[in-house]
Amino acid sequence: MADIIKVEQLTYRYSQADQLALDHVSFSVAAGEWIAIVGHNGSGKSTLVRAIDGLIGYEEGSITVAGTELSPESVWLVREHIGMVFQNPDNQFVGATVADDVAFGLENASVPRTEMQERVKAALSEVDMLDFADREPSRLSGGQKQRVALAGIIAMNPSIIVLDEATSMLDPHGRQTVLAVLTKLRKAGQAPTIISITHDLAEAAQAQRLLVMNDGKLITQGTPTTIFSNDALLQATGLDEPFTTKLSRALAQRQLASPTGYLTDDEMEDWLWQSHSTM
Ligand SMILES: Nc1ncnc2c1ncn2[C@@H]1O[C@H](COP(=O)(O)OP(=O)(O)OP(=O)(O)O)[C@@H](O)[C@H]1O
Repeated sequence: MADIIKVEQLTYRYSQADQLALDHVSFSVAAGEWIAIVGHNGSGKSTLVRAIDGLIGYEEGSITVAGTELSPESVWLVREHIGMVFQNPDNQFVGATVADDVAFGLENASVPRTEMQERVKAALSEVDMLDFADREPSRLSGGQKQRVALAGIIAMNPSIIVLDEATSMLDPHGRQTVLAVLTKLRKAGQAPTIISITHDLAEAAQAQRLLVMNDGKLITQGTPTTIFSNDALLQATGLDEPFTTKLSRALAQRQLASPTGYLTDDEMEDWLWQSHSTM
């Protein structure tokens, strides 16, 4: 599939910082792909996605989004392709009601009223929040707020959705509901490209490919299975091990049969059931 994002030798230093926040970062993302960016605090993940959305003016390297090279002149064109969801659900609301909030971007784009109402309705039902259309956003739970933020983006129909730690302030249930929306979107016909920055390894494991950042450098990339099976890499980059990897290790230490390679939570559950039933 064609690349929707191409980043080449991207290098950025915040003013007065000694170290580079991004150090010659290069990678591509195929249209419709789901990638997750992982790495310890301060490794450059947020700076990278801010650069792709034209929020910081880098001096070295290039970023091409949907065939357009990012520049001060093209930044608005590039942003039309990208919808960003940020960490704090409370900082993202502008409307008095959920429906007003979802309509905000469409209003700015001067979408006709009837079409706007249809798109708001469709986006809210996509995130399972249609029953909350007339509610005040401030009264919603964290997970519901992030789903409304996602609806605002879905209504604009961008080709790329970026989640910058969008689930990190949510409880496990809220996180699950947001991830379920993303999974549902991907199953629908026109799957958007998803880039998620996350510290949650179970969430990262849902991506097709992980980019691992360390001190401003993209040090490696690969499938979740490859990355999470690489103990030396996890240790060197300060990444936590996924729960299933820890469990496999604990089983092996007790001389019990343990699965080889990384398993998702569901795969581990199946493996445990199968092993248990044959014991
Ligand atoms: N506004 C800023 N001014 C100066 N330095 C900054 C600024 N924002 C980030 N940095 C520095 O740039 C580097 C990369 O930060 P960035 O926020 O991109 O990392 P991150 O991987 O997203 O971290 P986290 O997981 O904590 O969000 C860090 O050294 C950070 O201290």
